Amino acid sequence: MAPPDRSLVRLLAGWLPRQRWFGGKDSPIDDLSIGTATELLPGDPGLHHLILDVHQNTTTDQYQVLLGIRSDLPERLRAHAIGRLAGDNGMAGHVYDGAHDPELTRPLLAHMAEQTTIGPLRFRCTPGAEIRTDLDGVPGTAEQSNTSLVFGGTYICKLFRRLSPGVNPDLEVNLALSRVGCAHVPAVHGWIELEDGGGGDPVTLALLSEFLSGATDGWRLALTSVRDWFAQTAPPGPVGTPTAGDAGNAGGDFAAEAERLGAATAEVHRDLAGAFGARQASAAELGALVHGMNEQLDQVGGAVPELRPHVPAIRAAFGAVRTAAGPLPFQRVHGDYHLGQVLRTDTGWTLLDFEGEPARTPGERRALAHPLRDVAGMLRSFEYAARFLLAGDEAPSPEASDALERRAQAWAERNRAAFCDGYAAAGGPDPAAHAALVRAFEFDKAVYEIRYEARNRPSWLPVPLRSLARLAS
Ligand SMILES: Nc1ncnc2c1ncn2[C@@H]1O[C@H](COP(=O)(O)OP(=O)(O)O)[C@@H](O)[C@H]1O
Ligand SMILES: O=P(O)(O)O[C@H]1O[C@H](CO)[C@@H](O[C@H]2O[C@H](CO)[C@@H](O)[C@H](O)[C@H]2O)[C@H](O)[C@H]1O
Repeated sequence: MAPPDRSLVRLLAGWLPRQRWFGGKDSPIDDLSIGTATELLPGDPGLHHLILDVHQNTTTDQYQVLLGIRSDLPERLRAHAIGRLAGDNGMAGHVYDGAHDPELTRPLLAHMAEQTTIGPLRFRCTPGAEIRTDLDGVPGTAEQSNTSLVFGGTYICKLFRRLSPGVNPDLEVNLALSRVGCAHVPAVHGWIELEDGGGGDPVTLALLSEFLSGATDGWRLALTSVRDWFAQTAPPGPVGTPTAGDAGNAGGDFAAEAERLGAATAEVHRDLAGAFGARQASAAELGALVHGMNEQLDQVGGAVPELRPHVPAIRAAFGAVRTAAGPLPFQRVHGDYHLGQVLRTDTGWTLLDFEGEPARTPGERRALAHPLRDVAGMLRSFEYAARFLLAGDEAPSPEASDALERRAQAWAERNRAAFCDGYAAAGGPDPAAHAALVRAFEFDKAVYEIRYEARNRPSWLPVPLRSLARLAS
């Protein structure tokens, strides 16, 4: 049964902009329609899978929603309410974000295990995998752009919220890396896809992977270390040596971990080159790369006035790419590499989320790129972690802030250097030998982040903006 369109559309249009994963907060929704509606579970509670076409300015984006419907909404689900339907089309009750209702998530596993097809939705199981069907999924607590459901500490199912055409690179790359025996990615168990009515590739809707229980993501670990570092007085010693200040600290010095992360990154780059190939970039490709960087700079500069004073320095830095990147081979890379994309398990670092930057086109996400782009992404992330506590709710008084800014800088520099050392020692191109290139990629990433924060988390915008002055110096 199709959900009642008109009243539901009104409710969704009010609810959508308030969601963390909605990537269009920088402009109003001009129009919203339901592209596909598929009933996955009849009854009370019921579950409908919706794909929404959201029109903003000149673009149309597709978002995925699992719509729960109940006659009574229990207290635990009230925070996820979308609204109440009066009963047209024979459907009445409370509608809410069904991803937060464990009773509704269990059928997703059963469908993947059985490789069901329901309407345009195809549920798939990785060849050889046996998916358990007795687990309920609850959303994870990590800071993220999509919604991931954790099933009993066994699986994690990422529901892609803003959809991109074709096979999602996260699925494509994880399957390819598993095939070449890469030690730094979780196993893929299954996925959900939307058949493409137009004869093209199916659209990936969700990815079911092994859940790495007991692991902590790099962002959380780094923030703990920064907090400890802000609380200490002694300067840090060389990488790997304990400092007077970190004795007894829970987070302690992060530099040895940063170095190991650099090494894991180089190993994954080697495996990506093995799985997808690597080759010299042509002059035309280098030109297109620089053109794309300048284009993004113009767009973001147009939308965010605080960026404009830095535009000449950034444009000058981009000029280095054409000459400096030429001699180095291009290959598939992670594409949106930062501390939230890496998990520290008992045995080492695992890399997640090979989706690329959410704001990029599918072609850009799949394009061969320079591996030092990922290095620059992670270097930016060390800056983010160091400065996050200075910009958010925990921001210190202006008097304390100067001293902490210097400490933040020292933390970032130490961990950036350790990461680069680990990367080069494990066989990656030495970032220190390609400083102009890395700086250009860091600028590009900072510009991307300014747009990302403006669209997704406007209160975080000061974090990348503040680092522009430092990068420009
Ligand atoms: N296989 C996994 N095991 C354990 N936790 C995971 C796993 N995959 C993702 N996570 C957690 O979910 C978070 C978000 O995952 P990610 O794939 O980066 O989603 P998004 O693209 O929405 O940001 C990660 O930072 C990590 O904390
Ligand atoms: O959702 P994704 O993980 O694919 O990536 C997007 O969201 C990230 C934030 O969740 C964003 O990363 C930025 O914030 C991080 C801290 O939350 C920081 O570690 C990164 O360095 C910074 O870029 C990422 O840019 C965006 O694509």
